[in-house]
This record gives sequence, structure tokens and C-alpha cells, in this order.
Amino acid sequence: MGLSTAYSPAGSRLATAPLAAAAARRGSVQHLRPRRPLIATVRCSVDAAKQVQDGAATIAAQEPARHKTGRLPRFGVFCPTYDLTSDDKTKSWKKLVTIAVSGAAGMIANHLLFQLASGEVFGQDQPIALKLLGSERSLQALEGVAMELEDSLYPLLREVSIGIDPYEVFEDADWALLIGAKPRGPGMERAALLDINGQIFADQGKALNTVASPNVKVIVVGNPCNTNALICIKNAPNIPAKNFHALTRLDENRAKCQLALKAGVFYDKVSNMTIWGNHSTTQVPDFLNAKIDGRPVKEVIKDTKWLEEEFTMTVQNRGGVLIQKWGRSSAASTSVSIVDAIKSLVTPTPEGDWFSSGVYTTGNPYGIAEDIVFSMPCRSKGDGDYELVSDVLMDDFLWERIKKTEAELLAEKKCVAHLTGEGIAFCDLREDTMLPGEM
Ligand SMILES: NC(=O)c1ccc[n+]([C@@H]2O[C@H](COP(=O)([O-])OP(=O)(O)OC[C@H]3O[C@@H](n4cnc5c(N)ncnc54)[C@H](O)[C@@H]3O)[C@@H](O)[C@H]2O)c1
Repeated sequence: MGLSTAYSPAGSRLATAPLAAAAARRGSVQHLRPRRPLIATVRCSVDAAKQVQDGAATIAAQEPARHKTGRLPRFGVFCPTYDLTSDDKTKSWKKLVTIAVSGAAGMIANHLLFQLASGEVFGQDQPIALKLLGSERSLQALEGVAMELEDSLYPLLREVSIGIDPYEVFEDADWALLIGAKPRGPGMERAALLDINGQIFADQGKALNTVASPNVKVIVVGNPCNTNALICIKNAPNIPAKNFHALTRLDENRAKCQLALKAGVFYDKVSNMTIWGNHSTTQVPDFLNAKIDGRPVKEVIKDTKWLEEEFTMTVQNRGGVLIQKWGRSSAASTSVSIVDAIKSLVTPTPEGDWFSSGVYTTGNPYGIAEDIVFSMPCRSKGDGDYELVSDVLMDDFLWERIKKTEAELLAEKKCVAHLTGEGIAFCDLREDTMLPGEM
């Protein structure tokens, strides 16, 4: 397939010139770039690929350099020298799409990266470049991930690079899938988690603002994902707020599964499933608007008590129960739901249906508080953008619960005021609603 491997030495190519160009494109709002980390991004470049024609020769050739610099060569980072227009099979492929993934050495990414590289997400004519962001601690593991990608011979995977500096890894990204976050340690207050992870997403929002494609689409997975997405939005004023999503698709998929099981139908018969609000136990799986085989759920499942109590609680607590059983948070099904979330934005939503995503509330037609990230029903033409669905039913049961999850998000917002430029944080989270998927 003509992929040639470039084992480029760590720190060999710093991104100062491209960064300046990206900053110039952006115009006025600039953020001061934080201190460059000690280990710079290992970037894929055709130059680097040309340096080496043969992997064994490369390693041998780099040994002296390694001894001189004390740095190890980075494995798994590659870019091709192969010309895509040179044979019939690849001639009709689309322009390369650059996808940045944070937390790339983590459990969710370990599934997701291979789904992305296979063409399952963006299509079999869409070549991709993967730019993997890890923490300093996970850099070596990141090399292992990159090596596995390389060894999988995915024809559509044109480049892999790794790094720990978001200003380098997010450069020119068309998509940013922000998975990396710190898990909550034993005894850690939820407010402390909001602060620690919020700081990560403030930094990453600034980096996206400065170096990513101006129309980058961002999906925030790391928890607490709604508030992390809000922090990103506030730190990336040059990117439309509409481009940011917090992942609630896993909750939607869980809700569809439970309804299908109860109704005794195949899961693809369940449509119009909305998760409202926060990706936490206050989330609201909406059985009022959902349909089974085109009919309102309440016409098919007449057991209202089950819908209001068991169904709702099962969906809300699914992540926590899974952790108890599995000993870790959901990874494979989360990855599948990220794939679903992206596909929902790049393919037209089937007529009459919708999907759930945590999106920015300003201008929403439901009367939900403005300026938070709230899961709501969306439709897309398949162009990466979405519109909110306006024709939804509301009743007292649904509205009461929507207000509860809204109150939680407004309280979370106050906890991170120092990260959104809105003054001094004041954190008064009444209940500790364990986040599905959170350790
Ligand atoms: N929204 C959802 O539906 C959903 C579902 C499941 C899990 N999650 C959340 O996703 C996150 C990741 O889950 P996981 O199972 O992959 O965790 P994991 O611990 O296996 O992986 C996280 C990775 O992120 C890295 N990391 C930490 N800080 C980073 C930073 N600043 N930049 C880049 N990388 C960083 C870590 O080194 C680690 O490799 C968690 O916050 C989890 O709660 C969300």
C-alpha cells in the first residue's frame, strides 16, 4: 500500500511556523501559549518519511543520535510517501480529514481509533490523519497505540502523530474528540473533579481556538462532559459555540435498548429518543416523545409506572452498575456511541427522527436556561452541523425533571466560573450525582 514508516526522533520538528500561520488566520483573539512541555509532539511529515526508507536502517541510523540526545526514537508515528492519485483504487478518495483524539492511550480510545481508521465512521473513500494527544505519563503507551495502528495496515489511515502539547496536536484539526480526563480518585469531591478536569478543558479550548481548523467539530467525552464542553466553548471564542458537543449518545443508546427489550422489538424500531440535560444521574430519558415502530412509546408500553420509575432509573444508573460489574467504566459501548454521534452529524438524519447531543442552549426553543451545555434533540443535514428539533411534546413529569437536571448544570457552571471567565467560583452541589462512566 506504499505506507512508509518514519521513526522520527522526539522533538525533532516543532510547530512554531505552522502555529504562527494558524494564529494569523484566526485574527484578533489570541491566548498566551503556555510553557512548551519537555516532550514535544512527534509529528508525521513527508520529510521525516523520506529520511528513512527502511525501518531497520532507521533504527540503526538513529542509534548514535539517540545516544547524543538521550532521546528515544518514537515508534508508530508515520506518514505516507504514496501518491493517492496514482492508481484507480484511490483516485476518487476525498480530501484528507484530520482528527485529533485526546486520551488516546486510554480505554475508550483503544476501541475508537480502530473504528475511525477502518473507514466505518467517515466512509470508505475518506482518508484520515490521526493526531493523538496523551498525558506526559501516557506518552510511551501512546507509542504502543500508534504502533498497533501502523501494524493494522488500514489503507485510509494516512498519518499518525502523537504528542502531549494540545497546541501542536490540535493544529488544523477538522474534528477533536476530547476523551482524556482524570478519573475521580477515592474520596475526591465532585467539585475537585470539576476543577481538575475543567482546567484540562480550558487549556484545550484555548489550544483549539488558536490552532484548529476554524470550523472544527468538537465532541467532549471526558467527564463531567457537559460542563467541560461549556468550559471549552468559553475558552474558544473564535470557534462557533454550535460546533461543541458533550457526548450523551451512550445514554440514548442505553435508553433505546431498554425500551426495545420491554416492548419485545428489535432495537432499530425505537426512534425519536431524547436524553435531556446532564450526562449524570439527573439526565432525563424522554419516553413521552420516543416512538416504537412509529407509535408513541406510551401507546406500546402501557405500564406508566415502569416508564416513570424503572426505565428512567435504569438508564440513569446504567454506567454506575456497569462499573460495579466490570470494575471499570464502559469503554467499548462508549466508543460505539462516539461513532454514532459523529455519523449523526455527517449523514442526514432519517426523516422524522432525531438524535441526542449535549449542545449549547443559547437560543433553544424549549425555555431551558441559556448559556449551558444541555442534551437536547437534534437533526442534521449531514454537513457536520445540526438544528434543534422544535416539534416536541412536554408534560409536567418531563418538565419537572428537565428543571432538576438544568439546576444541576447551572450549579456546575458556578463551580467553574474561574475557568469560563465569569469571576470567582462558588460551588454548592447539593447532591453527588455519580456520573455514568465515572470511576
Ligand atoms: N460521556 C460519556 O458517555 C462517557 C462514557 C464513559 C466514560 N466517559 C469519560 O471518558 C473519560 C475517559 O475514559 P477512559 O475509560 O478512556 O479513561 P482512561 O483512564 O482509560 O483514559 C484516559 C486517558 O486520558 C489521558 N489523559 C489524562 N489527562 C489528559 C490530558 N490532559 N490530555 C490528554 N490525555 C490525558 C490519561 O493518561 C489516560 O491515558 C473519563 O472522564 C470518563 O469518565 C464518558
